[in-house]
Amino acid sequence: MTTPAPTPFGTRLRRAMDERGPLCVGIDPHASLLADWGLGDDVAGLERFTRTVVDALAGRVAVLKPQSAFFERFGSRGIAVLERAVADARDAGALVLMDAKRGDIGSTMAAYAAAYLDPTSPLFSDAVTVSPYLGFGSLRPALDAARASGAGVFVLALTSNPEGAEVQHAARPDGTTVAASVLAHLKAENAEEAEKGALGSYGAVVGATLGATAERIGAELAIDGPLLAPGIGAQGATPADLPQVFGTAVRNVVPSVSRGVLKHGPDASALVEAAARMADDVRAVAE
Ligand SMILES: O=C(O)c1cc(=O)[nH]c(=O)n1[C@@H]1O[C@H](COP(=O)(O)O)[C@@H](O)[C@H]1O
Repeated sequence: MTTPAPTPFGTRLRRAMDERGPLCVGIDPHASLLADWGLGDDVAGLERFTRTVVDALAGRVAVLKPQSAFFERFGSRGIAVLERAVADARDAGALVLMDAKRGDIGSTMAAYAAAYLDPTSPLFSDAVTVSPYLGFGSLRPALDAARASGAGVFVLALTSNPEGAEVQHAARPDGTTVAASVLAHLKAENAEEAEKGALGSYGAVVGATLGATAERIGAELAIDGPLLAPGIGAQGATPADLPQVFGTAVRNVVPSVSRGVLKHGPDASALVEAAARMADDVRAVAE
């Protein structure tokens, strides 16, 4: 008997966005947030913080995005907390986007793919963030692993930080920008699903903070895949900025907020309310 092909990530994401709204909440246990929540800057504090966020939000939001660095800084015990969070969040129905921003030569990328995109790995996630700045082709092992396991990959294109422009806006010999070429590669990866009318599994990260910059690259945002839009809240963007940045691609945008929601903890109902308010604001502009 042959095993049925897994449902592609893009299809699962579209379903989750329709059912729960498109919001992604980041789990970023900054030392300052642990202190604000009255927790120690230690593994016990990390564990309590993470569990509170997962328990409050994994049954409600479409995507949870743990930022790996905040767990790695506690070594193996921090990674154990991350592993548990991934499993619990998925059990509660959230899609987990592992924010690891990996990028390396292809043969090492294959090991990162084994860590995050192989269903037998303890850190297997629904999707992972990766960096294309060793060349888009270096990501091939991750793209292929995602296709095989029904997972997704979000590739940095136009990041939310001001420093990103010096690399991402650079012009290539043919006159197109580096970011536009990343987006074109993603559109090609999504072509097969797009032909079926489905959302692709290969997403781009495009900061909600970009204002008119993204407007200038408008057409390239039509990658037929999801557009993760971080930068809302602490970095200054608001849901009201999304139509200007994304234009007609706004339907495929997954706005991402970390501190803007997390600062409302540790009270679980305050976290739920903050996420719900943000989701309402997003829905109002995305429809
Ligand atoms: O890939 C990301 O998630 C990401 C890309 C980007 O361009 N900008 C960006 O801020 N992020 C991540 O999104 C989160 C933003 O956190 P807040 O500024 O607290 O909402 C952090 O985990 C960042 O690492």
